[in-house]
Amino acid sequence: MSLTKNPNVLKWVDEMVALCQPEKVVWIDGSKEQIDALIEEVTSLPDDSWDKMYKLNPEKYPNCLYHRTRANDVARVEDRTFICSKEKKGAGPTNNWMAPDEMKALLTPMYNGVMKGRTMYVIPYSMGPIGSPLAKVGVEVTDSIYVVLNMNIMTRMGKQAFENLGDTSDDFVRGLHSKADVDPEKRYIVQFPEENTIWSINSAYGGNVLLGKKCFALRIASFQGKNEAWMAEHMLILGVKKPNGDVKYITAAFPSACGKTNLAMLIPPEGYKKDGYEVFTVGDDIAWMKPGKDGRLYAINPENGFFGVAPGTNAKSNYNALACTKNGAIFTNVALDNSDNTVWWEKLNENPPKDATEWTGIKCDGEAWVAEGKKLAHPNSRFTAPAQNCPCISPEFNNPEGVPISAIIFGGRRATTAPLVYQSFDWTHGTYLGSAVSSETTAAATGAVGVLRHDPMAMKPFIGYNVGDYWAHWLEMGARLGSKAPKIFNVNWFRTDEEGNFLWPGFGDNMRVLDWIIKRVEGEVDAVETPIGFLPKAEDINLKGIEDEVPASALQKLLTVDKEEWKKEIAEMRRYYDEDIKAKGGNIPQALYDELDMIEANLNK
Ligand SMILES: Nc1nc2c(ncn2[C@@H]2O[C@H](COP(=O)(O)OP(=O)(O)OP(=O)(O)O)[C@@H](O)[C@H]2O)c(=O)[nH]1
Ligand SMILES: O=C([O-])CC(=O)C(=O)O
Ligand SMILES: [Mn+2]
Repeated sequence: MSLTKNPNVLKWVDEMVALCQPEKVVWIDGSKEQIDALIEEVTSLPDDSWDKMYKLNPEKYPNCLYHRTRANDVARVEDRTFICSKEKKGAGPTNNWMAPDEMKALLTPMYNGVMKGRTMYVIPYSMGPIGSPLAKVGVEVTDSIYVVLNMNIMTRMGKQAFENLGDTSDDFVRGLHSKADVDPEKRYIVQFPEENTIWSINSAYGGNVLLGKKCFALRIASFQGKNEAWMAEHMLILGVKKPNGDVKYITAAFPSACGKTNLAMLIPPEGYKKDGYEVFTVGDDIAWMKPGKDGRLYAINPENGFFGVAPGTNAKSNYNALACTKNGAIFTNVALDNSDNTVWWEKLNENPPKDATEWTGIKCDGEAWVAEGKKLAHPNSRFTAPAQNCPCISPEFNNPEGVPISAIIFGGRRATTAPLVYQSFDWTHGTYLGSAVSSETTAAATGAVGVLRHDPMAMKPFIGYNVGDYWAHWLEMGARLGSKAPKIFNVNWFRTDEEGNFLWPGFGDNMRVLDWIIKRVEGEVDAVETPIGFLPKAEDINLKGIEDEVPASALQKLLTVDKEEWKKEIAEMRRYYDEDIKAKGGNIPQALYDELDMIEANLNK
């Protein structure tokens, strides 16, 4: 039975049914009974079914499920992701583009009858708290129970979303997903920004099929934000409660698998805890931000759960993320410990399970497997966990108005050049810093790992329109916010010494950098003006408790701006602007070229 009278929804679902020709249509109301029945169905499938999910040990992982995807379907596929705006210029130089009609002509035959003999699930969901003025509704149709169960964690899913949409509105994002044959040669992740529409086919991996996440909340939403004067960003949101009770909210944009979830759930070092500092998580991946009535920038997390990288997550590196996974979570492409039907991944602990199933499904002696240098879990294996499980979830998590942002941080994975932290001279320079984010690639997308690439605002794979216009939008938002704009910073947790060891301990100790950032926001410390921005005075980075790990010489390296390295960096940025963006159809705002000139002049002084 359909859950809404909204004729726009009904008409679109009818069209999708006519196209995909499912045997059955099930509207997802979000009730516990319905979810439980789907869990029974999907866990009862035979072991050789690719849709199969497994229940984990109910004592150790109550209500948790386990799933494996095909080995060729484990990450986002940027070369098969398209922005189909009417004009090629609309997609700009950072996106693949095809004309909407051409793309539809290509994909329609693939969708035609694709759900014959299958069930189509119609999933209404809200991105953002129900009733929030910043929230938006989406409807995803899919032939995958795995998608339904993940969307149930990642979004506010079910009838409530239709209530929010109302009976007449046409303002919802239409998402069509079919796993089809999961054929990588026919895999397409397609956004039609002008039509609020997403088509995804031949994948069953989260980032490609949970259409509320990257497809809607970043690619489509960034386009909406440009037109509606708000911002959709690949940012975590956290709150730092100071000893006086005041909470400062910060967002941070790092490329995929560069530490957003970890920073969002940071546990302050002992000394900070003793002094009364606390950190609260509002979001770990996506922020929607809009100026509030008081003129400040407010952020909501449009998601309702975390889709986190499993490897590396442990009680020491991220206690809170681990705690999130202990009830009602879904694990994808991690390894199984068959002795007690639990999960394992690299660095969960030092003891790989003897009786293991590695992520592609091979039963093995996990100790021997690891001893041979092989991985038991895929490097991009993930947990899907309800936000409410998080021990440090912010009391403002469901606040429909969002939280006021004091600082915005950019960062990437840089072995050299970029200092631990520095502050931009102003918003325009901060926008330049965002445009200049570059990072060594990770396993979150297919392709080589460890290659330095430009990833402006950590949004390269997610900007749903022309990157030049996106930068212009950033500048416009700054002009609108004026003196109330958040301060902009850049961080780098990943600088290494000559032997390739990280110079900075990272994780909880990143609190020490947040501390400096907050002191700058509050005007409590001055800074060293360098050609690239304001750097901390060494004595203003609190190293109490880590003096051995970070001797003065290491801190000095972390805070070094090497002029020769930076001249190369600036030359590369000019090449990037000129060749990769401007020559390929991106309108770079003059103000950003002016920033380049300014920094270059500073370096040559
Ligand atoms: N050295 C170091 N590694 C870190 C730090 N924070 C996170 N990492 C590592 O970076 C990897 C990814 O971290 P996440 O926090 O999951 O990254 P993310 O940005 O949330 O990733 P997406 O979900 O793909 O957007 C993990 O292997 C972490 O162990 C840090 O401060 N220092
Ligand atoms: O989208 C995904 O698959 C996971 C994610 O957060 C990212 O890659 O940034
Ligand atoms: Mn992400």
